[in-house]
Amino acid sequence: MPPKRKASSYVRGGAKVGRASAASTPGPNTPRSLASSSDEYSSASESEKERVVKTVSKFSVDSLAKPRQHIGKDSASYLFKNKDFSAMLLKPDHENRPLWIDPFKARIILESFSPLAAHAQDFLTTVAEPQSRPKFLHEYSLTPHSLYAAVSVGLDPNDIINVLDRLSKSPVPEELKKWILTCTKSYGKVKMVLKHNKHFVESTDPEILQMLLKDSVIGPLRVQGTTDITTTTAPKMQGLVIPGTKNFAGVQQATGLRDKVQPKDDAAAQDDIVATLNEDDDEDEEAEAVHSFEIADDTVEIVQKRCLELELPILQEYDFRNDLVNPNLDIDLKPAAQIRSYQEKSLSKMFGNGRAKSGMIVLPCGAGKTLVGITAACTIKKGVIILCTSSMSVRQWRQEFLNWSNINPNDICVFTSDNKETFTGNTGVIVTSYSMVAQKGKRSHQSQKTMDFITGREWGLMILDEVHVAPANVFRRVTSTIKTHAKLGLTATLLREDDKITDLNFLIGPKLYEANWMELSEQGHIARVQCAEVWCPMTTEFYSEYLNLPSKKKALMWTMNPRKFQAAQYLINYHEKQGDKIIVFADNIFALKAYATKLQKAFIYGDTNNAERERILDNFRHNPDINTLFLSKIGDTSLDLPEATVLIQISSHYGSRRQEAQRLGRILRAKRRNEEGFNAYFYSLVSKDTQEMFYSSKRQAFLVDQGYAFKVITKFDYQGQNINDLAFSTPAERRELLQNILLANDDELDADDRGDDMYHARDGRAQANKKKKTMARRTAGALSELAGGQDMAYVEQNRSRNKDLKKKGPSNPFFKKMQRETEKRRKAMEDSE
Ligand SMILES: Nc1ncnc2c1ncn2[C@@H]1O[C@H](COP(=O)(O)OP(=O)(O)OP(=O)(O)O)[C@@H](O)[C@H]1O
Repeated sequence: MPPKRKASSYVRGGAKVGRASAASTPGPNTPRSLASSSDEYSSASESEKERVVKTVSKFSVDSLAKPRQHIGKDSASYLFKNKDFSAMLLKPDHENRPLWIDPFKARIILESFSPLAAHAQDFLTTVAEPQSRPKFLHEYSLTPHSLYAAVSVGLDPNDIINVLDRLSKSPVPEELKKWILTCTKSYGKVKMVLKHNKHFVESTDPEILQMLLKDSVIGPLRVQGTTDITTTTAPKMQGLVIPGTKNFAGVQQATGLRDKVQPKDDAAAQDDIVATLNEDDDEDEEAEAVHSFEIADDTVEIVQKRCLELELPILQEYDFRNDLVNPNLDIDLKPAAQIRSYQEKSLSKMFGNGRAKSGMIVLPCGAGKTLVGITAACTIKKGVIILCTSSMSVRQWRQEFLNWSNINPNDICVFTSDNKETFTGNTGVIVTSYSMVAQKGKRSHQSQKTMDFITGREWGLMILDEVHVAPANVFRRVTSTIKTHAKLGLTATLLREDDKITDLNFLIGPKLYEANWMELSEQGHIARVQCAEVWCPMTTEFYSEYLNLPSKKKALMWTMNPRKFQAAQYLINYHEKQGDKIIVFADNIFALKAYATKLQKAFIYGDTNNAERERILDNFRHNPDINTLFLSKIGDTSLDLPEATVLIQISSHYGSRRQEAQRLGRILRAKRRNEEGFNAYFYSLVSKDTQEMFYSSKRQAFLVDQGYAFKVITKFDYQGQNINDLAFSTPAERRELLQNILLANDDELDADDRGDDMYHARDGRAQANKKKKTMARRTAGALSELAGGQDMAYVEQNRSRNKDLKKKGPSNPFFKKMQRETEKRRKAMEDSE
């Protein structure tokens, strides 16, 4: 049991009801027989269907404009603004269909309690952006990006519309259909394939290739003396076996729908809908003709850019089985390695047609992205380069390759500031960091030699770990200097506080797969976590100084607040007694050292040398006397410490949602996660009435969208603990602490910028300052809930920062144009109202 608290707490985010207002709730009638109901709809007379379509088209232009007073005012009304959905025509069997579609915003709400939810979720994660996925209602958005990603994994736009229509409670509005078709018209039509070490522009539509050849920029780039257009058959998916999978004969269809187990109840009844979802199976078996022409290696980027201007974004594919020029790497997964279903599914999107598609795979922290990368390497079996964010994770990646695969240790080397190795065989794996590769200016002799080695050869696969971190110019430098056939970006949090994330779609490739955090937690792949925000009042002397200090020292005041210190000390003592292993995060080095030294605990920050880091981590893992570890932000990502079960955050990087999620990730991999009733704990300590509270609610937005509930503990109850036994319990001690802080010189007050985590932009603060109105609304809840005794109630929510960022729009001109078209469509609809 975690410490008991008095009944003064709130919940932010949560499990009961999503941020989308509950349009329907699970009731005893759900589900009704689907066979009869879906038949009912499909056997409706033509005139009936026409009437439905007519009414829906009318609905989409006319009836939505009704003023709000028609709806009546309840707590959810404000969400609908002036739109009245009460005239929405529902299909006769709507109760058994899981989707609500908002035709204006292309927003989709999934009833996740529906027996069809698993199928629908697979489909939706392929075609739409997940926005918020708490327990019962999930919200997705169809966007030009998501449709681009869907088409790139092989989905046909008409199939997208058909499946949406099947799953939707009301017929899909004609306007939305048109928009999907317009958006996808040009996606996935042209591919860049590196075959037999030559670059080909490829398409199944010969007219598109003719058009490109006539283009004044691309035409002259065709390699002279080669055939204008060569026609071959598309590669078949049969025969490709992804290692680590059970009887994984070939690759599943891109929708990923067919591998779902039928729900026990109503299985027969759902056949109809599920059959429709899978009905294009047979078509896939037929070999399609593909047409291509060759271009020179050094013109690849020009062609890519020009195609984008022509609104034909190019997809990159690597036909690795026909790459006879690059030597094969002797690598396979060890027999004991079994990849999990969601890992397999993500890889099936990458290798969907027997080639390797470039793109990004998004899995929660601790869900095993490393093994996904290793399995991709074992599938392609060519030279691999891996880029990580820190030298610590470089070492971890190498170790994981050795743990999971049978690679010869001589074939895998690392390139860091301490180690500049190259492999001696004709191919291998090299693990390095973004900063090593992207470094500008003069290098040491050895470093230059290794860089020449890297840039002087062709790599089969480039794995970009924590792909969200590096700014676009770093990626550009990396991807332009290193020649690679396929790129795989891995991340848990495809978000940034600036809007640069959209650039990755073109620098790496589209998002191929995104898993659901809560689902993986329910399946025991990642730990169940109880999250709490603990409010610590400021002592009078600290608060009066806080009000008068410049902002740099203000942050130190809220971090060093003696009441926060005591709360941290109490939680550490409590959880150590429970046998937990605790990580305490502090961005601020002054605070990190002060806390750790006072409490006599180990700490690691940027200046801790590698040998000492390893020694401390090793002790934390294996020594029963070392149960608490203080970490600066260098531990935010990649650190694999499955022993850790509790996380306490005492200082953080302003409003960064990404950091909050990455930190939570450190305890999601808890070894004990499958123990009966096991919970990991994430405490974020916040000084009351300071700016830190504002940042804290911003930070949680991403996790709230993933379905996590944050209990807000407004009054801390030091159960069974004499407060006088805690640090800084006397006014004299507190005054001394205050003096030390005031005397600290400015250099000591910075966050850990000397760490080797490469992303230091203070964008979180900048963004947070701009948007002041996104504070969370809070409602009282019960304290005992943190113990898991009661269900957590969704009584409070946070406006998502994801949405705020979306409003800023994409930076890529192609998507900008798509966005403009979307806006035009919306405006036209509004005008016609
Ligand atoms: N298929 C699997 N079978 C058994 N263990 C696995 C499997 N996949 C991953 N793991 C284990 O899960 C843990 C987390 O994996 P990993 O470090 O790759 O996570 P991650 O997704 O990269 O997390 P982060 O984003 O936090 O870096 C590791 O201990 C790894 O060995």
